[in-house]
Amino acid sequence: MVRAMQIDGKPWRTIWRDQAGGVGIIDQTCLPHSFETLTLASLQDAAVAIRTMQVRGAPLIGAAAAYGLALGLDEDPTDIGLERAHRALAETRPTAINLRWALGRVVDSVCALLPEARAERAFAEADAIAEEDVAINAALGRFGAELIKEIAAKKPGRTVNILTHCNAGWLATVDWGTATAPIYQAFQAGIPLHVWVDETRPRNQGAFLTAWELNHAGVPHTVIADNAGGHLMQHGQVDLVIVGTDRTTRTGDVCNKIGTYLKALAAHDCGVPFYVALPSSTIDWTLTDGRKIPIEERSGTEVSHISGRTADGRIVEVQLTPDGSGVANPGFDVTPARLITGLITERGIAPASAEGLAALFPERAKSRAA
Ligand SMILES: CSC[C@H]1O[C@H](OP(=O)(O)O)[C@H](O)[C@@H]1O
Repeated sequence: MVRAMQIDGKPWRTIWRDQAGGVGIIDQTCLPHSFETLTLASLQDAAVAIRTMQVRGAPLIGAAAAYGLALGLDEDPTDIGLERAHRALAETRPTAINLRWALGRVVDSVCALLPEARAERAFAEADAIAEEDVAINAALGRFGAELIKEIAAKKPGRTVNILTHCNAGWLATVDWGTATAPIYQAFQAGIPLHVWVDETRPRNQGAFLTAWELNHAGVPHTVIADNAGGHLMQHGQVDLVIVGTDRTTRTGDVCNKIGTYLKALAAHDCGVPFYVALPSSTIDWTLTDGRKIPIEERSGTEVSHISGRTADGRIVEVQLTPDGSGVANPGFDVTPARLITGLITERGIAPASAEGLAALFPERAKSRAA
């Protein structure tokens, strides 16, 4: 299987253990105009990286938090140290359930151990979480690629047009991505496809990250304003929408980047299939109502300002809005299950319903009843 994440022909992941005992990451706040990596050497480094979105995307946030807890135990393996590290990381971002899921897995793996054994075990658990993410995303990619192939079969010789919102690419995971895994695998299988990339205001994960990824993967794509998607759907230029998610309830309500709900409404109105790609670690089995998912409110400067590259290559930030204007910046919204055609998971494609998810994950549905 060809890995999705290649940069100039060299395989990459978004997070890795380095030789000096630190944790390497791609600093996503520098993309697309500069590719920078850095080393997380402490709990504080990891917490800052998550909070400032140097690493972002639900699965990658989970992996980074797991490694951050291991770094914290390296500093202080006592029960107090474990509690402090857990709290510092849990407080970084409220919406993606993978953060809490990964922290819980690492805590469960070390809490009964003697303090001196905890850091090594925590790093091993973080490694396992990262490796599992790669395999899970490759698996959901195979199921999603079949979907794209079915659509292609109905359009012999013509291109399949896929719209995606935000970045649910390999930059949002350890490898492959979630929404992009089916795209990469269908593309590598020779399916003629093209991706409409929502810019995804205000952090522009689509314009800055998804476009950068697809460029490096050689996938044909077009960056569009967020508000263009509905028009393209009305004019038959979108065959399929695939997005990611930060938290999905056991009943199939999907919390994802702000603007996802509006895309789902347009797709529903235009009869365009709307799929959500997710690893099961993004399912919150304790929730049945998406309206209960905490929505992160980020800094208003993300709306009032934007950064970019000048003609002479400098990266500058400029103010967009007038002095004195208020701004609001909810980071996510919730798409109700009724607007979702299906959920692409590592075990197959399920209807967006409690029954659909329970059929694929019976052991989770039973044990995590709210
Ligand atoms: C595969 S999860 C990707 C998910 O995470 C993004 O949020 P953020 O960039 O704020 O971490 C966005 O909601 C993506 O769909």
